[in-house]
Amino acid sequence: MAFVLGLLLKTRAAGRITNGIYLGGSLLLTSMTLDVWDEFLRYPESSQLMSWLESLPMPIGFVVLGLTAHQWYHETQIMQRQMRLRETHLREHRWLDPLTLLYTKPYLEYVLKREISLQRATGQSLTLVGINIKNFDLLNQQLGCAVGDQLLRQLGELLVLLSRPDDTACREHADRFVLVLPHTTMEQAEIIVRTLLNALTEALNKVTEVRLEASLLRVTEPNAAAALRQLNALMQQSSVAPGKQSDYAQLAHH
Ligand SMILES: Nc1nc2c(ncn2[C@@H]2O[C@H](COP(=O)(O)OP(=O)(O)OP(=O)(O)O)[C@@H](O)[C@H]2O)c(=O)[nH]1
Repeated sequence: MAFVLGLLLKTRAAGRITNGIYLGGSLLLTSMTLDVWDEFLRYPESSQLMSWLESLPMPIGFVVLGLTAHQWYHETQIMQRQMRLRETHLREHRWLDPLTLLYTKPYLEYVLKREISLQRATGQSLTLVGINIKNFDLLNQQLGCAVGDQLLRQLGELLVLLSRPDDTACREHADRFVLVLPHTTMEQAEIIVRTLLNALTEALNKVTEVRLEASLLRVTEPNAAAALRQLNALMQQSSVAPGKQSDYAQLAHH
């Protein structure tokens, strides 16, 4: 039982379900251990405590494990649905970056083209966000490419986790990531990006200290390539004040 618990905890990510398995399993383990001890040790007839300690954790453990299994089932269903969706979109292998498992630039261009057409038809706002790790080259040199890779991978996972269902997260190039935020105004995007940068920096700083910079662009260009060129030009500047312009902004966090 302890071995099974250990294996489960090693393979599962930390979270509510893992805690549930750990708690339920530990309660069962306690009951079983006391039951085995019972065969070798004699408790005083008058002491009810050991008998309670032996029998009570078992039903509670089963209830906790039952509830956890229910949540686990739902989690698996959501993940399977997400995998199916991804698979449908990703039949084209070049659309998926092997390191971060985010979409690549060709897919970004495809999505952006579609969103620009929709924006022109509906008149809704469309915002692009470029996220860059500052001095990533130096980080690679100082800590090694393996740490650099780990950082990119983690950033990719967090971007997927923290984006809204309609957003698209891509690794555009090296340490540059782009988010496509449909029907989102610049003001809304700024709120989203500030929260995102906080969360990303907090998580990534557990690996190593990083400085992230985000550039926001309200898409006004009629084609995807021109919009991406505009975003790239914005990402190369570092002195654009946040919120000073209505069409673009730059936010930094470290
Ligand atoms: N570890 C790792 N490094 C990569 C990968 N792809 C590109 N790089 C490195 O990323 C670095 C990007 O360098 P730059 O574009 O100069 O970025 P930077 O150092 O962050 O510069 P600023 O953005 O101006 O601060 C280069 O050293 C590339 O070798 C990768 O998949 N893994």
